[in-house]
Amino acid sequence: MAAVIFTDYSSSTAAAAAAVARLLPSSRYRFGDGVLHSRQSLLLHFAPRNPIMLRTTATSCASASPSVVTASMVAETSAKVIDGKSIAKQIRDEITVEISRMKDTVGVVPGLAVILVGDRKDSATYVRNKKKACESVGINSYEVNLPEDSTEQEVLKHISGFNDDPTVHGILVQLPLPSHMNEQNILNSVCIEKDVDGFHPLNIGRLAMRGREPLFVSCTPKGCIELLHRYGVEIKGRRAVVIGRSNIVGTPAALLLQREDATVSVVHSRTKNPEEITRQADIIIAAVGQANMVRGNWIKPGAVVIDVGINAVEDAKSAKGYRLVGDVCYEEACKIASAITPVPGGVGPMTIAMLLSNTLSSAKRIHNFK
Ligand SMILES: Nc1nc2c(c(=O)[nH]1)N[C@@H](CN(C=O)c1ccc(C(=O)N[C@@H](CCC(=O)O)C(=O)O)cc1)CN2
Repeated sequence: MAAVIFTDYSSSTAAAAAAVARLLPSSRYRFGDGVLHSRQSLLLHFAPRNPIMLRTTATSCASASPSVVTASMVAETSAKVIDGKSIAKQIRDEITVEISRMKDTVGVVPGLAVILVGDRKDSATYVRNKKKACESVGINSYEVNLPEDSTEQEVLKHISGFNDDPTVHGILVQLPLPSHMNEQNILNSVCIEKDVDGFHPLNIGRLAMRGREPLFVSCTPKGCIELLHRYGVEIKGRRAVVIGRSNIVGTPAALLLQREDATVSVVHSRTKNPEEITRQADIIIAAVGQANMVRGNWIKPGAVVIDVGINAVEDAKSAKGYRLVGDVCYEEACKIASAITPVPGGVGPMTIAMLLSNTLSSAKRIHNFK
């Protein structure tokens, strides 16, 4: 049987996997930590247990699986939309000003090197968007495109060249890598001073330790926290639940929330009653890569919901035949939450804005520019 892998580390992976899933109705899913689940077992595992409730068929999430919502959930309140696209634009404008100040003062232009291996369309799109974003703010970008059957040694050779290149202040290897490559070896070889993706174990380790500072924090979780800050969401003392425990989104998001003095729980594929735990949260970050998994009745009224998922679901009405949805059933959640990120246009654009921000910080640190 074909296996479709849903990792919760990467929205692009999830989107691509979901697109494949459309073609493979009897597929199996891998949830976050690499454990395979059938579609049915996932739905059972996450099905609401206490249906005192009204049935609704009025949402697009309902077509994914039958839903039950409480009466309070259908109140006609509507959450504030956390507009990641416009915040990302503001951030790019701020970065543009800083880059021109740096260039005028010390003559340094930040440089970002991106390595893309293979021919995944989604990865190629993200790399293209990163390059465009660099151009828009005045960062020099350097790109290496390697064929799918390249060796790990070839990737390592390019990383080593960029590590030694003084015009390069940030290096990233677009994920996911082809399966024959050892991701750990490759991410470990980026020097931590240029690790603008924040994926190096030393940067993640420092993030986990009190009294230590990572040089970089990975872009998607950093973007989630930035959205909370810019929308004035108080984090200190609040209960937060992160759904998903990947190395590059769930785990760093939980660590960042904890650093901001939230009380944090992590819900994952082996969590019993995930909806009960999630319902206690004032802040939810959903990063599992499972379309519409978080239903309205998982959410405490007034909670703030940050949806990291980008999943393709079949949509005959769309010219492409699919549309993008998050890990949260937006139509239900927006009636219960006080604020929510949309998909698309929420966390996604923040990922690239944070990459630009990390690249600028790196250049400033290397050149001791305040
Ligand atoms: N080396 C890395 N690889 C990957 C990362 C990463 O941060 N570093 N993250 C993802 C992919 N990604 C950036 O690389 C990324 C994903 C999504 C978006 C985005 O803006 N999404 C849009 C929708 C896009 C669409 O229409 O398809 C949105 O949510 O509005 C930006 C960057 C995995 N790999």
